[in-house]
Amino acid sequence: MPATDKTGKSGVSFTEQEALQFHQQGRPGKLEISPTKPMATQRDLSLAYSPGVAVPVKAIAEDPSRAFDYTTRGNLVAVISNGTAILGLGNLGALASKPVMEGKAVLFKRFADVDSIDLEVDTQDVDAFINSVRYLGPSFGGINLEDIKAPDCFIIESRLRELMDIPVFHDDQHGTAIIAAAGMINALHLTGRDMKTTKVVCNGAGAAGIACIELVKAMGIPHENVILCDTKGVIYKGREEGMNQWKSAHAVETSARSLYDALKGADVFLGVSVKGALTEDMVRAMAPNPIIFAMANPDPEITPEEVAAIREDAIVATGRSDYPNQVNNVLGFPYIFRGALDVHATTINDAMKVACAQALALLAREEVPDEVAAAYRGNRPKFGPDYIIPVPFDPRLIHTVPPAVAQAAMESGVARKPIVDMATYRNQLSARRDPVAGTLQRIFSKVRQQPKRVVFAEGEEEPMIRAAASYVSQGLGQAILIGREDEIREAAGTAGVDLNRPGISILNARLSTKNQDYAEFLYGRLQRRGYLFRDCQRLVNNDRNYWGAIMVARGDADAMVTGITRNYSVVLDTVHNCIDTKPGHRVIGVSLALSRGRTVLVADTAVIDMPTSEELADIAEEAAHVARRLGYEPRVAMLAYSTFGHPSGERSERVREAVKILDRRRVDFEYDGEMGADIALNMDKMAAYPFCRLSGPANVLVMPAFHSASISTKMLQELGGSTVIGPLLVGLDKPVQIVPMGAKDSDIVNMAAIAAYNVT
Ligand SMILES: NC(=O)C1=CN([C@@H]2O[C@H](COP(=O)(O)OP(=O)(O)OC[C@H]3O[C@@H](n4cnc5c(N)ncnc54)[C@H](OP(=O)(O)O)[C@@H]3O)[C@@H](O)[C@H]2O)C=CC1
Ligand SMILES: CC(=O)C(=O)O
Ligand SMILES: [Mg+2]
Repeated sequence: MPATDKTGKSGVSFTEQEALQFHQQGRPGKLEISPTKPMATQRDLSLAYSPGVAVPVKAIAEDPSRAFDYTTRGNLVAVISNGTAILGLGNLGALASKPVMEGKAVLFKRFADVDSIDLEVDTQDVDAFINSVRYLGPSFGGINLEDIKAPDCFIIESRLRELMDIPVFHDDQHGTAIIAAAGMINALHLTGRDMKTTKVVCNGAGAAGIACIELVKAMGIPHENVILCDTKGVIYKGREEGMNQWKSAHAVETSARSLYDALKGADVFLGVSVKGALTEDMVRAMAPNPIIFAMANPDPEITPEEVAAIREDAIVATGRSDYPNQVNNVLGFPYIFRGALDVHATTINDAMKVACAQALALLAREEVPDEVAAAYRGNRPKFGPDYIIPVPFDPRLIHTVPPAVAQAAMESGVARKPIVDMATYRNQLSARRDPVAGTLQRIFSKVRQQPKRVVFAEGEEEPMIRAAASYVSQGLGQAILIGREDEIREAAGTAGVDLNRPGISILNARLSTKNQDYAEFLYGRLQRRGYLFRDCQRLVNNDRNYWGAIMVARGDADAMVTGITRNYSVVLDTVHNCIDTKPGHRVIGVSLALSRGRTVLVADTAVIDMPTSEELADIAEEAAHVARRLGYEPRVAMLAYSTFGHPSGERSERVREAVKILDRRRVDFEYDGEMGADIALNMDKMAAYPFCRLSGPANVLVMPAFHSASISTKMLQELGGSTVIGPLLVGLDKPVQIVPMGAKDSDIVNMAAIAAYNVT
């Protein structure tokens, strides 16, 4: 099933119900606040609150710059709106803007590790708004104004910039202008145009429109070559209706009065207005190889499909993530603030904006890594008409854009804390990336290239139904829900999932014509293990995990995901009754623990209770293989309570022996041990053992026994705040993944994709 159509639109889709559920499920909304210091003991309380807190209070009173050391200020940005121009939806008020502002706040965190909180200010009075924000400076390192209508936004931003000594940045103005400028630099380059002769028409003379044309003029496009339009048409010299000082500054002498007139022979269309504002006739009227940036959200002025139907020579960009060339301020604001915060900038000035636009434009011309291919619907993008701007999931953005912004801040004299060592800064930035997304993106991308049929065995359960729908809508393949059709449809109705879409099927084992065949298959495997034929018939008819596993074993499906209603070990026994171990492999569980920029694989977290030395060596090989499948070069630590012989003991002896076995097997990956987890993960501690053969901190931890593996990963998750994915079941001849009981639909989709990808 193709995941993209000819315009490159991804197969990702969702219903309104799904969008509401996404926001509602679990804790309503998209973010929460969690403490960074322990709050467990009386001492913690004394330090965090009274009396200990008085010490940093006095230090900050003496030297305000210490607030960056002792409080969240240095990494905290407020996203502030009054909801007067929510995306392209109009003035829907402060409260309705909250989902967008929460969204911006989480994007700050996700892409640039900037902590952020949304503040919705319920006033449309400019002075009242300014007064609400101006006194908040001590709380934040920066203010990101969002979705405030023009011309109020111009007054608000410029007053707050005067009143506050931290960066105040209206994202819809400058964020949009920066990204549009970056895309335009590249689109002009690709079409061989010169700034001096390029004719631009901008539709929308609000926050985004005015800022976009100011920046393109600053880049070298002559004033008279730019025509600005609004709801009244062309803004020409002498027009009086619907004008303000910001529009007047861009009025030109022209006989054009409508957008259509203005676009005759134009090279570039910048749309920051509303859905559908650009018609097919207008596109036809543009110059050869036109550049069309239809940036209105959530729906563009014209869709890429509509343009493609009229002419093939256009470069088209939209503000959306489901088309190629996403010109959206998400590419800018997280990284601009990252750079600004890291140098304690007093403001975000033009030099920093231009540096950001140039860094983005240049990055798009470089070869892209796997993660970008993953985010780009599986096709590796190459600089050209369908790839003029990096994608938001590009992992290089975090170490490319903030250094450029920080450097510009230092050179233009607004950095209060210059960066001394840029190379180290870049490395620190890379470590801020969220590794979960990268790993999953890669897996999702590979699956999208070869979509798979996945059995969602517990088909009557709501999370499974939601996961199946999401699996299909993400272009990962077909989903087969096992269960009674009436029950599934009723549960789907309650869950708000539309099952009448291609790619989802329902299969009731009792009604299937394969019933007899599957029972015979199972009987063939279990007859010498105490099972009668009728036992097998009953299992096939009644146990959906048997049915699903046999489907996979028999090639009627490619993979299976299950587990939300049964214990792991019970399901594993079922699966193993139907599917063999892959020749040359061993069935084990590998968990991925992801924490603070680091991914570590832990094994065996699911199967072998107390492994022998031989089995530990097998586990190491299996886990190293999985690490490679997931894109990591394995460095395996064989863990124990002792390190290289001290303290000695029988249990560590088993691990030492496993290392010798790996020596004898001449495996092709780095390994060493036995060692403690602290030595394995901390290079400073590892330095005490200069003979250790690991070239860096371990990324595969082989635990001495199942109990230590299981206990440590669960503790990491509950106490350490790590994300733990898995255990991934590896070593089976056919891929099956078992989720923990009670898993959420998003976890199930991840495991379904991992099953489809087949890590063995
Ligand atoms: N892709 C991206 O990153 C971004 C996209 N945008 C999108 O840009 C659009 C505008 O946002 P913003 O500038 O903040 O909003 P504003 O409210 O500040 O400005 C809207 C402007 O659009 C004009 N307009 C509305 N309808 C039409 C129409 N049919 N034809 C011509 N002009 C029209 C208005 O004209 P008038 O002055 O006559 O009322 C006004 O000038 C939104 O759709 C928003 O989603 C915004 C920021 C970032
Ligand atoms: C992307 C954005 O900020 C907007 O559409 O308003
Ligand atoms: Mg906006």
